[in-house]
Amino acid sequence: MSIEIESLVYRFPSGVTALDGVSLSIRAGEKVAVVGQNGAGKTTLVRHLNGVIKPTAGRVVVDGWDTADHTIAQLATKVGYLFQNPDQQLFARTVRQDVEFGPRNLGHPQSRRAELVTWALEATGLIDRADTHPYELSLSDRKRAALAAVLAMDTPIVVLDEPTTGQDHNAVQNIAKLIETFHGQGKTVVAITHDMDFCAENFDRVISMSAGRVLSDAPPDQAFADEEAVRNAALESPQILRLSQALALPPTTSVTTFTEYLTR
Ligand SMILES: Nc1ncnc2c1ncn2[C@@H]1O[C@H](COP(=O)(O)OP(=O)(O)OP(=O)(O)O)[C@@H](O)[C@H]1O
Repeated sequence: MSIEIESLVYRFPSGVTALDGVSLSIRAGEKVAVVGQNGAGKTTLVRHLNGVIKPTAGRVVVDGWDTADHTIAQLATKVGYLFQNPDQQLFARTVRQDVEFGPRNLGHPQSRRAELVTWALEATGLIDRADTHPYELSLSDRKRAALAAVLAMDTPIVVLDEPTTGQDHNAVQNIAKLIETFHGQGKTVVAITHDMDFCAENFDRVISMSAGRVLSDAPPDQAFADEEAVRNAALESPQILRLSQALALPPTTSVTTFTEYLTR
């Protein structure tokens, strides 16, 4: 499912202009990372995708639906959204109930619901905590419970706001695997991340933002090769790129390509 964002402007009631003319086209099945310093407008941008925020000016069109003309409930059939803060997302008395909420609301039949809930809990490593109250979980486990709730919705578009924050190495690897699974299923993935290694290794396209605008939009190799854009967005280059540069190898953000260069 594709996403079209046309000249998007968003101004908060306080008068802050968080988005100042963003135009983007995201094709079905793309894996897109949105990066940039704090306050660049990343969250405000992706919140338009599930209709939580409506444009002040311009248009956001998700699979042919102008979000201004559709409710959050309608858009939830197409877009699953992981909040940056899991406590804004979890509200039920058990993890299982939280994970079941989405597929129930989307009207999936009981058998399909059970299948989705079990899959999501297993995929996030929370199957043994299914009957726990979310607030008895650590923050990182609550983040994974919120992710499980998004997975169980089985939407064609998945939006993740900082999915790896507070997660240990294994959990980050697990999220990377999930993104690959989504990709294999033809889903579109849009993720905000501050982790440039995670960004370089798991996404096809990097959209870098600053002050409510898109600074650059390119595959990771190109995005990080643009030193001015990296500096303007206050980003740090991925370690693998810095290592390839330090070893005077052709610059790359891909571990696989880096290894090929080393063994040549
Ligand atoms: N509820 C709000 N009311 C007023 N201004 C807001 C509100 N939320 C965000 N802003 C402002 O809008 C701008 C963009 O914020 P946004 O949260 O979209 O940035 P971000 O790139 O996601 O930052 P971060 O990486 O810190 O999450 C910032 O100037 C921010 O202070």
